[in-house]
Amino acid sequence: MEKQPRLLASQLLLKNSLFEVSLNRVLLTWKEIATKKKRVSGGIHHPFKVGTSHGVSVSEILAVRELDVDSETKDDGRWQKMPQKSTEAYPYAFTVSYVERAWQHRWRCSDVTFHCLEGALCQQWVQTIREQLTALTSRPKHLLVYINPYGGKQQGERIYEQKVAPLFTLASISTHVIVTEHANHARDHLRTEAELKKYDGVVCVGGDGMFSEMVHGLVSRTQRDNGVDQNSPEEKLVPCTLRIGIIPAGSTDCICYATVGINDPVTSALHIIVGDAQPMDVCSVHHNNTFLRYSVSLLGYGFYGDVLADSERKRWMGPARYDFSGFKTFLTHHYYEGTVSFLPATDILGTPRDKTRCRAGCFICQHNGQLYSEDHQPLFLLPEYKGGWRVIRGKFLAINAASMSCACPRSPKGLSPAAHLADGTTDLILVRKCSRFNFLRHLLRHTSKYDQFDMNFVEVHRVRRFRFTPRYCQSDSELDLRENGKRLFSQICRDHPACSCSPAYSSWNCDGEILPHAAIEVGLVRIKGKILDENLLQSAQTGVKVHLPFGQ
Ligand SMILES: Nc1ncnc2c1ncn2[C@@H]1O[C@H](COP(=O)(O)OP(=O)(O)OP(=O)(O)O)[C@@H](O)[C@H]1O
Ligand SMILES: CCCCCCCCCCCCC/C=C/[C@@H](O)[C@H](CO)NC(=O)CCCCC
Ligand SMILES: [Ca+2]
Repeated sequence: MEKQPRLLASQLLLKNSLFEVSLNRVLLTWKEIATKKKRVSGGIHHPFKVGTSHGVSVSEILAVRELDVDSETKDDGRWQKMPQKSTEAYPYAFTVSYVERAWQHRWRCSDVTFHCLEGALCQQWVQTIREQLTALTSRPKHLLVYINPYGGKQQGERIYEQKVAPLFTLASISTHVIVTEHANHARDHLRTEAELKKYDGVVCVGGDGMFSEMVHGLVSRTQRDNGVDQNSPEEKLVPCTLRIGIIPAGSTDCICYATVGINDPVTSALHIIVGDAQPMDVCSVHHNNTFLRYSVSLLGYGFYGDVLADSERKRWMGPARYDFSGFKTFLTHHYYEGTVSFLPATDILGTPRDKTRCRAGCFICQHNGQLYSEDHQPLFLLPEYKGGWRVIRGKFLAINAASMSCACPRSPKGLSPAAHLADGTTDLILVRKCSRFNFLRHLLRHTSKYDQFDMNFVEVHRVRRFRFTPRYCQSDSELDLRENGKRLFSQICRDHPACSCSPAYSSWNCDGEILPHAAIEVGLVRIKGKILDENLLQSAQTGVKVHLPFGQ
């Protein structure tokens, strides 16, 4: 690496010991200088360097502030004993707050306080570090924060006030906070009212459903402002300029977990402060050329649709509703008949069975993203393109499309562990009708090291697009699902007297929201132009970026 010129270097006191402290444009380092004297020729004593050297990247310094040493020695009017060197010879001090990496992808805020001999030197350090921080243009200064007070264990407001707001204040980030009053409040506010020009990013305090609201609000607003029709599945979207930060306060928090590696509010707040960014794939879901919703994590029919539909009636149980409904749905063991057509992504690197995992700066995402860019019109969109689509008919316990791994605390490796965050594909997982025992084995493998796809009733395809048509789909304008479902339920039971009374339709679980149609067409959203992020060409299918890269 190119050697950076030093901006400052001084001998400063840290916890009673002298340190050689040095700053360049990239790093702040400090290394202890021994107070013990070493005899060298001529009988002169020189200090010598001992101990390990510490370093923090300038990009991970959160704040620097001058310390009032006098007040530090007092506590409630009582004088505390201070290290002699500090009070007498080193009366000036400054504190640097920085990111410290802890266990399992957790980040914490740490402080180090250096004492100086002179006030001018202390100010010079503070000012120089501040200048370095100001030069970091990717950091947000003004954020618009939405808190869902009813997500997860209903702790959103407390989590924000106690764990996140103090960090934003420390990093001199100003915030406008909105506590939502009803579902879709954040979506509608973003879509119509919010003065987005005033902010460098939006923050969502809640779970996947809340994140989904924010994506819908921001994407719709951007398309409307640019005259783009969301109803057309072929239409390229205009990318959103604002990033979305997620402070996890939901029940599954899979989007946070799969992007950061952990669902921890402090870690997420620190990623937001340092301005990290991660693009992510977005699928658009249409029914008969009418736009329904976007999905960034799971689109699940059958098992995950039924779990969600059942659990929505038990919101009062909090996150435990998913365990209850999961168990109940497992026992009911319903399968659904239909046709899945899909377009495999053949022109890409990587497969859903890879052992590698998507991380920040993922090579596969960068490579595959370029294939999807403006200059390369994908073959399958050309009018003369005929082949490619595959069709599978059958009875399915679950049809899942995972655009990212969908890792979460319930399943730390996720539904599709090798899925990529921003490669322009989604992993389509088909679980055919099998015995309860086998389905349980498949489910349990999501929580162990064993491969959940290595079972003869499970198949997985990395796709660009797919379509699902339930067997008993009546007309193009498909009738109301529930009504249809009830009528057909009895019809199927008459046709198959020995069956376990599977209803004709399940529901689609779209990032935790129920879709109103069973027949859907899904495609990875493409965006106009390319997103350039400093020197790195980010894969740019989506136009949505979160503040949460994974894997450091
Ligand atoms: N003030 C509010 N009152 C009622 N519902 C709200 C409010 N604000 C947001 N919502 C809705 O609450 C739903 C669930 O929120 P959220 O995703 O934050 O938590 P969760 O469902 O517990 O977590 P997860 O989605 O991670 O499983 C979302 O669909 C959102 O639209
Ligand atoms: C009987 C033994 C069961 C063991 C099963 C373990 C398998 C867990 C896999 C978890 C996959 C989560 C996918 C994420 C979906 C989210 O978009 C959605 C909204 O937050 N959450 C759910 O639908 C909540 C889904 C909860 C499912 C249980
Ligand atoms: Ca993907």
